[in-house]
Amino acid sequence: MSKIRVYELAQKLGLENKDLLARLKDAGIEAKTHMSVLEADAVQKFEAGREQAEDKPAIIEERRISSGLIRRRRKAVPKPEPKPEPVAESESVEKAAAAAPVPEAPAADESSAAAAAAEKAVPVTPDSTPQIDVEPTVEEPAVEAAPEVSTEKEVKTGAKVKTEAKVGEKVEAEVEEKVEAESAAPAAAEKSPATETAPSKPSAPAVVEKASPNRAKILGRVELPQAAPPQRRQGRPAGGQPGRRPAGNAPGRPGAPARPGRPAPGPAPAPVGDIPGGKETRNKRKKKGKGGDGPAGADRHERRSKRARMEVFEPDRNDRYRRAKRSGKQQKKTEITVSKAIKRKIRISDVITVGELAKRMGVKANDLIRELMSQGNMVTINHPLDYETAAILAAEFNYEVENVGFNEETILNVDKAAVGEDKPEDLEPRPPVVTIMGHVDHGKTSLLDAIRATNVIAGEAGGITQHIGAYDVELDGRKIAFLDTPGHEAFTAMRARGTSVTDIVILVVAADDGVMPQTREAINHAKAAGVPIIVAVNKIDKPGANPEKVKQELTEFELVPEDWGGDTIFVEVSAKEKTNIDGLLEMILLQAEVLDLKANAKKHGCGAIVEARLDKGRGPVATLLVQEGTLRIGDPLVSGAHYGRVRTMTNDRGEQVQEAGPSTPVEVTGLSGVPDAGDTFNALDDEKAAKEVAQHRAQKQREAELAKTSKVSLDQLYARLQEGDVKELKVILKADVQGSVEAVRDALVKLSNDICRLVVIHTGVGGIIESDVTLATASDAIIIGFNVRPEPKAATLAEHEGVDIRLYSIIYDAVADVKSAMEGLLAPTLKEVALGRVEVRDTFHVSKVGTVAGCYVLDGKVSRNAQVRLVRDSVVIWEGKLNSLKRFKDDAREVQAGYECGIGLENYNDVKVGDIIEAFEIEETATKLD
Ligand SMILES: Nc1nc2c(ncn2[C@@H]2O[C@H](COP(=O)(O)OP(=O)(O)OP(=O)(O)O)[C@@H](O)[C@H]2O)c(=O)[nH]1
Repeated sequence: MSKIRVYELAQKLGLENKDLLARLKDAGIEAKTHMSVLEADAVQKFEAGREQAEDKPAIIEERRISSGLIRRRRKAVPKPEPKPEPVAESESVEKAAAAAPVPEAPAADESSAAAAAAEKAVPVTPDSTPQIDVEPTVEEPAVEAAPEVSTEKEVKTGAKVKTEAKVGEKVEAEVEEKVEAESAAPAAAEKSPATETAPSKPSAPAVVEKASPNRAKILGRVELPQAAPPQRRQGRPAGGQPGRRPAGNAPGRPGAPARPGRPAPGPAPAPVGDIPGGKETRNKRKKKGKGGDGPAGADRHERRSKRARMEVFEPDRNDRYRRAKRSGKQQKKTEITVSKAIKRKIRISDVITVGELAKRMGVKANDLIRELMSQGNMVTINHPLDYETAAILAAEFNYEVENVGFNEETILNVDKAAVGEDKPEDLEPRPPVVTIMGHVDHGKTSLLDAIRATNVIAGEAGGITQHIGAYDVELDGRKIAFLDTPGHEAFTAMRARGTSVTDIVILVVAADDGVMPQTREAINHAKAAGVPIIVAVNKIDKPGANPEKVKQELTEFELVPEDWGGDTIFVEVSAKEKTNIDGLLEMILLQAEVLDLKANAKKHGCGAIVEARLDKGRGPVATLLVQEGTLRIGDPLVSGAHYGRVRTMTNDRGEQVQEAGPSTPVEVTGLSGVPDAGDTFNALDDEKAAKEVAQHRAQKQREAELAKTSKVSLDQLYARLQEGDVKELKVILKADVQGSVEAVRDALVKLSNDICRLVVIHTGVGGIIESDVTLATASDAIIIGFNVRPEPKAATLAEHEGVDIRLYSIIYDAVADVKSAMEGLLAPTLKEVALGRVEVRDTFHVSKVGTVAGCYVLDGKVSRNAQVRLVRDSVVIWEGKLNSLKRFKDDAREVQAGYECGIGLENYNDVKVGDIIEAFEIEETATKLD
């Protein structure tokens, strides 16, 4: 044979060029196009191979690609010859079927049968065994070989082998499908009648037809999850699907494959169409979807079936689908759902802007602006709304506004309502805190030193004492904290800031001097604070000491010694000689026991600033007295408008300490600024909160300075009486002489009535001093000066603190004013407006004119028409008008501060160097009671 072109050969064989090319390729003969030339050898080889191929069945090479996929390729195998003695074989099969766990022969049987019938049957090999590849050349049994493989597999794994056979269908070149079938039991497979089933060849389809109605349900129900996807993808024709059956089904039908002459019905030739998820089912659904239910129902149905399919085949995607669906639903829900009541409550801190309010309510800012405009407010989006406006506006939109403001107490954890009282089991006894008061030179400092020296020598030999403003002393293991701020001024200054630090007051009275004015003041200050007093009668070592006289004098102030039937402890001591210091300490501890002082050391430290200063090297340094809780290094701290962390802590002996419990004074660094003595301090959880509180306080301070209100003033007395704010009018009375004090006090006390009691908490002779003002501040008192003036510092402080100072020269005026105020009938107030103060530095006598004072204007100004008051040692000497005001030799209308001037007083010549001339004007204002 000579060479031949492909198309010629195709014509010769009656094939299409394309087909021939494919076959040539399969046969391993190279031919690219229909014009390619084929060698004679190649043609012969091809034709020979073709003849052979027509006679022998194709063998399928199967390769498992993945757990669910088997790739199957057709391979030419020699035609198997029918086995002899089919009957004997059948019997064996019958036996095997009974014995095997999976009694039915695999699809191989059917395949063989089909192969025989169609001469192109597929002897199905089980599972993924590549061994099949070597079989084609074996003459006898490709089919036998297959069961052998099955057997091997069964033995090795003991598992079911998945396989699939196609009955009556020409296998395509490459097929991918997932199948599941049971492997044949070894014996059954070996003796499978597959090879001898030629006679029953035609029965294979019949078996399929018969089996399908009965088994479809079972198959479908059980095998759906595994079998469905490939079916769907492949779209295998119904009836072409070889039997598949659940493994568990086999034992239920023993002997099924035993019938000779028929292919084992075991692996049920499932009617694929009946398997849920199969093509037919899908078609049905499609049909339904398209026609039956109408668009809505169809859609719903389609969605449901799609979802069902996804549940089976794509669980992950299904999750996504569900999630997407759910989130979609939620979004929709948000749109239509009305917010819960709690969400309709907007919490604001005093003020909120229009924009912020709109955002919180979820409405457009424009809507709010429109609403406000309709109410007559022209605002912008950044316009701040106060609580009331915000509340009214929000109500229009069905929202509530709650003013949460800034609650300092909550942040500081001192809000008893929120935190609750300390548990009794947490309360432990704490040392008493003591302050020493008394008249000048009666020995306060000496007594403190004596106490300290005794203590240092006793306990801390060699210790370097530090002045930190407060210190501990110890007696028999019991501690006492002393505040090293002798005098009632500091004591009251602290109290004025709302800090009650002192538990016990030691009143020092010199035995040789007795009760003096400041002794009285100290008593009044201590009593006003409600602090118990222990009297230390000092200087008993002095020859002229008369302790009994001191006791006698103090009875006037209701301080009666115990041995005289009273309840005041008197201790006779000598600070200089250090006599009976321990006796005094003992009495302090005794008094402390009576007071039953307790504190909870388990919480954050809090207390008061005893003193504070700015140290060049260390920054702000503050001496704190811890009153409750425990203060530790590193604790965030806030005091007044300052905050920080406790960087270092030092005790009064100069030792670094890590923590300080109740009634312990320590010197602390780490604050951002210098707090005021008497300020409280609080340790917190975090520094940010401390900063917030400090900033808030600073803000409040600024506001307070802007809107200063007096504590109690006569002008407002009646209104406040009506409101029930005031039940008691406290008065501090200062006068030029003791007689005036008594007279005015008696007159005032008589004004007490049912509505308001008038209490004179302190009286004194002399000008109004700072301590009077601090006492008035601390006690909400007014100050009445009779023929006296406030010292400049006191006046400034009074103005700063809003303390009402009333100055009178006639008792009747003082009494009438207070009475009118109490009755709400205060006459128009003649308000004195101070212009300035002038100091007399020299005096000249000018004939016919009188005495002219050479003066210096200290502050403000003095004007020619002003009224003046001559003050000597804070006592008013004269009041009247100016006769002359000169700058050098010229008359002046007014002279400002910092300049010298000559002043002549009208009809008054007794001017002395050092006198102060106060210039003022009288302004008449109507009394306001509201
Ligand atoms: N003999 C005697 N003198 C004492 C005693 N205590 C104090 N002194 C003296 O009294 C004077 C005043 O004592 P201070 O301790 O300065 O009195 P003070 O009350 O602190 O005085 P001020 O700080 O000015 O208020 C000093 O000279 C002390 O030496 C004492 O017990 N006996």
